[in-house]
Amino acid sequence: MLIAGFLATSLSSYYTSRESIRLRISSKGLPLTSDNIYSEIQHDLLRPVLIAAQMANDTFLRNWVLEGERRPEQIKQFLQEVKSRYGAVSAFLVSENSRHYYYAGGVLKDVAEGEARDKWYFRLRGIAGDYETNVDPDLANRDAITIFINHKVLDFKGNFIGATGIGLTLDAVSHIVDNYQQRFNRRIYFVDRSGQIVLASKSLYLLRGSIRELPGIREVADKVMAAGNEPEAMHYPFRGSTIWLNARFIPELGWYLLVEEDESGEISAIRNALLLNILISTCITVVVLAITLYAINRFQRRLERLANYDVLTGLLNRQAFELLIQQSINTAQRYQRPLAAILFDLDHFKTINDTHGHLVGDEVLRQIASVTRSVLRESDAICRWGGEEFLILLSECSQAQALLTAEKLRATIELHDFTAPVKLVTISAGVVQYRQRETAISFFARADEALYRAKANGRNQVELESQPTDRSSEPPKTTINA
Ligand SMILES: Nc1nc2c(ncn2[C@@H]2O[C@H](COP(=O)(O)OP(=O)(O)OP(=O)(O)O)[C@@H](O)[C@H]2O)c(=O)[nH]1
Repeated sequence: MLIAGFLATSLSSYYTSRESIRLRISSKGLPLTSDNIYSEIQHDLLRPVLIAAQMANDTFLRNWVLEGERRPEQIKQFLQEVKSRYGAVSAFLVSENSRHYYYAGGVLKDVAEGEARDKWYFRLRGIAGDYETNVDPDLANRDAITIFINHKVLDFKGNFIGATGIGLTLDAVSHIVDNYQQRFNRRIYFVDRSGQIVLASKSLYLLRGSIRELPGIREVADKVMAAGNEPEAMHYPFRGSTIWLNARFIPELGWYLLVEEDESGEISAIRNALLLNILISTCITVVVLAITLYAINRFQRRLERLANYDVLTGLLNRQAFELLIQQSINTAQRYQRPLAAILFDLDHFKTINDTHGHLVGDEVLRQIASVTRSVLRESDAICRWGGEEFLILLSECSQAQALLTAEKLRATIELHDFTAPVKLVTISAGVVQYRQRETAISFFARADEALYRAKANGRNQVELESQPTDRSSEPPKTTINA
């Protein structure tokens, strides 16, 4: 019950904590991170968009194109200035009229419709908006992967006359995303409208391709692509854990921002706490059980002692002894082994009580018990049979040996130096040998009869049982003096 109780408490707190962690990640942590990143993006990544817009609306640039692109060093200088003023890796202008591609170094090349590298230009011409963000190798910059902000240039009547903008190295931008990732401690990356991963932090360099094909996230790819400007919460299973994902569309970039958190980090902490709880609970249960068992055993032993032993002398009491007698008789019968008994009684004990009081009488009884123990063998059983009457059972003992033992006991007690004020205590004893097939009652009745004769003959002596008559197997007509 203890273990079940501990387990129920630990498990329920584990599941409650897990739910609250999930709730915190999905409804607070990730949306908050997404909001923060979005506002920082506006500052960090949308700035180039503004620059590109300013370039496209620049009167000098537009007039220069409209006036036939004369004196190319003027546009070269303009693009150089933009580049150095805003820290961009490249600044460019493409004229619709000449198809020249100008950069800070002059004319780089001409754009051509069938050229794969120039697809962006012809795509830009067809889009509804004013600009698009594009990741491509930059010819003007040793083909370094670059994020371009490509902005349409329109004449004063709104006709398309070219494209301008700037490029930022992906490296520089991934640093920005790396910075977000470190600060927010979550996986942050961007995918374009087709689901292609376009930008991820350096630590996520393995994250490549389309989210529609990557294991795990492909299950929610459609949901990601359906996300609007507001953060959309979702999750997917990945390598035995659950990944919580927050996706939102960033219209200024035309990309989706994805913020992810693997719950296993936090869950493993509470799982460890659960294991620790179970361990502590088990230890507590074991200790409590051990203490309880120890207390019960002690109590049981005390009860057994009280039930089997005489409180005053510490000898076996009559109930316990009766069981023992039956076992001894059974053994003696089955193996035909000798068994003897000595029944002894203190002489004139009433006088001791009457003269010195019961407490002195009690002490005498205690000392009698201890002297008797010292005279007998370990294997002999002693019992306080009645008030001042004691019974000894001697296994493997003949009548002659029992007689010697009884005599030795009588003499030892007579010589024993009892504590003052009692000087002398004597005993009378009856000795009997067990007869085959005889009952315990008969056995002790004969011992009682022998004791009676010892008393009758003047006390302080040992009497043997009377010799059997013709009907010797019959018990004498005496009862046990309890
Ligand atoms: N102090 C004490 N006295 C006990 C106890 N049990 C029995 N007695 C007393 O033992 C005495 C036995 O007296 P009797 O049966 O007359 O025997 P006795 O005085 O020894 O005389 P004989 O046996 O004939 O020699 C009684 O006074 C009982 O009260 C006990 O546990 N403590």
